[in-house]
Amino acid sequence: MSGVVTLTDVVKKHGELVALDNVSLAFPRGRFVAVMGPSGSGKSTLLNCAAGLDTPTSGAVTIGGVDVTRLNETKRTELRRKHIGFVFQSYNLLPAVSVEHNITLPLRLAGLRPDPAWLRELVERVGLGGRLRHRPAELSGGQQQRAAIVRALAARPDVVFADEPTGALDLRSASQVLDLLRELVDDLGQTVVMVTHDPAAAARAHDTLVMADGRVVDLLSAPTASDLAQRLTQLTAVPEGAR
Ligand SMILES: Nc1ncnc2c1ncn2[C@@H]1O[C@H](COP(=O)(O)OP(=O)(O)OP(=O)(O)O)[C@@H](O)[C@H]1O
Repeated sequence: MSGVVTLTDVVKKHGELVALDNVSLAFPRGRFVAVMGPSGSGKSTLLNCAAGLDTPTSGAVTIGGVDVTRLNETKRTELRRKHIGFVFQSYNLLPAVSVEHNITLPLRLAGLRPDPAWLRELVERVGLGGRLRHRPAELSGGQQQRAAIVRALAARPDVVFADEPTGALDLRSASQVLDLLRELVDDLGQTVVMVTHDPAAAARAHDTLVMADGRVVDLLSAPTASDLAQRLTQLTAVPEGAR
């Protein structure tokens, strides 16, 4: 299966509970893919396994062609630092240091040299040129999330995983963040995988993968927010006999 990240027959169990039930898929390079599904359907588990943060019970996960399930923890951390960017709902910026320091920290941890032209392009694109010397608390939530996106992209990762990146934002800031993620894919060829509960957010991606009970039940290309809302309602509807 080709793709920047691939999962083959991935099973993740917590005791008896099957969180991922034999999932095989590929996240293609240069696409923006949303992951949706009811609560408990396995979205975060999928993201964590795909990003090499969690180890599947069985099956293989490759990132940039390397099977991460065969690496020890040190090698996996190294691979994550160089090849994967993360964006979280809560931004996760270090409060005591400047935005600039935050943005370049993962690069330094990975032993990589910052590329000033690339960082300048990213910072200008997200409109934070005048804010680099500020501490995160001096920025709005939307600006903090945009700084977190620059941080995720600083090392030119193979893929960025975003877990509810707009969950803490007001509508306008959320919309700016989604526009930004889409532009990074369309203009700069980045690959983004985003978990979201919001059909309007997922509709800004190219494709949406829908999960239920630990399985991928749909892969929808360019769905509308209303298509997605309807699909999720079907999945969360209580069957008549169970009422
Ligand atoms: N560490 C764990 N120990 C036990 N069960 C777990 C653990 N992590 C996840 N699970 C279970 O695995 C299933 C999938 O969880 P997961 O967090 O991936 O779902 P999700 O779709 O991301 O849910 P939500 O939308 O509520 O965040 C759930 O039933 C959850 O309770």
